[in-house]
Amino acid sequence: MSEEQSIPLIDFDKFLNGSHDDRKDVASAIDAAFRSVGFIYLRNHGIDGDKIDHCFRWGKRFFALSDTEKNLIRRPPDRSLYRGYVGVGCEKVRKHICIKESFDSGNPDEDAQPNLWPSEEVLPGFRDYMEMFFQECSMLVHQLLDALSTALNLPPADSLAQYHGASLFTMSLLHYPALPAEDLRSGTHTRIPAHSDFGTLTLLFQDDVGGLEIAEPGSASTETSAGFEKEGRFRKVKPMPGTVVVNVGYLLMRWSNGRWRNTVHRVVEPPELESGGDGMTPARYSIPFFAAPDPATVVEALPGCWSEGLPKRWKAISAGDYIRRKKLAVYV
Ligand SMILES: O=C(O)CCC(=O)C(=O)O
Ligand SMILES: [Fe+2]
Repeated sequence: MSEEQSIPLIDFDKFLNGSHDDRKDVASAIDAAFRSVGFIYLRNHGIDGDKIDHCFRWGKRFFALSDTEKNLIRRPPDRSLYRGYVGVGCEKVRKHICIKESFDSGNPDEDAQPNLWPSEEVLPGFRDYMEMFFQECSMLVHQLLDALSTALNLPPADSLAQYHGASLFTMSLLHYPALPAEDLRSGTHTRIPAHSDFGTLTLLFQDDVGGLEIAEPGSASTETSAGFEKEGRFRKVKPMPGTVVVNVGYLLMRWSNGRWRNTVHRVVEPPELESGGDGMTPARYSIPFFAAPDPATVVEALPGCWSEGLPKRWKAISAGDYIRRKKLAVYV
């Protein structure tokens, strides 16, 4: 089996359009993949490929704006809002500054956390497109949560989607600028160091540059992000056209009492350049969509994930408090 194939490829069509039994089969396949790898490639996910390509084009146009324009909608330095533009060097993971810039937006229907948009004169149509794409991603998250609820045989009243009203969802346009390959190789610069995501599910659309990797379980003596970075083995998550990568975040791992893996991942030098090139690592664009439960949600082992013989491993935790704490920690 090649490295890439070891990340399961799931066809979602049978969940979206199939019979009751088909839906059960897909739900079990996702359950098994999240238990073993924590990452999947999802195809026939219902989001049109042209729309995804178009969203990447918007990302390129946004990041091509001048710093002055982008800084007009800078994320507030007082940490009052997790929206807007974040420049290169504004985020860190374990003291490593990430060489990336981002534009974050959230639920367009949420008044408490208003989005920050470039003006229509500067980027006409951008806001409408981002709002539309946000809704499509939210819908896919809900369908995936339905699949996971099916896998756990949760009664409809307990289904996971109901805790995901999207107020803590974040869609990020990401741009990793081109830089000398040596800077990445020597470790003086990093795109994103080993980490795991905070929320429940992440949808990850990536361009064809590559560089995303996941840690292999059992390959480090300490199975933390820092431990894997130091001595772990990583597998490439090669871009696969027509698919979106989906992975499990910390809160879903905890909600499932450790059943689903919150796999550590990172973005490094893309494989094509390991043996030379012009010495520059090309720019990379990606669009992660981070889902998290509504702030008031109490995350505690779900029915079916614990029993007398399999006790609850963690205390109940408030989703809002946890996400706030983690977000504060990545600001420089
Ligand atoms: O850009 C990528 O491919 C990964 C991004 C990521 O892991 C993150 O933002 O949490
Ligand atoms: Fe991540």
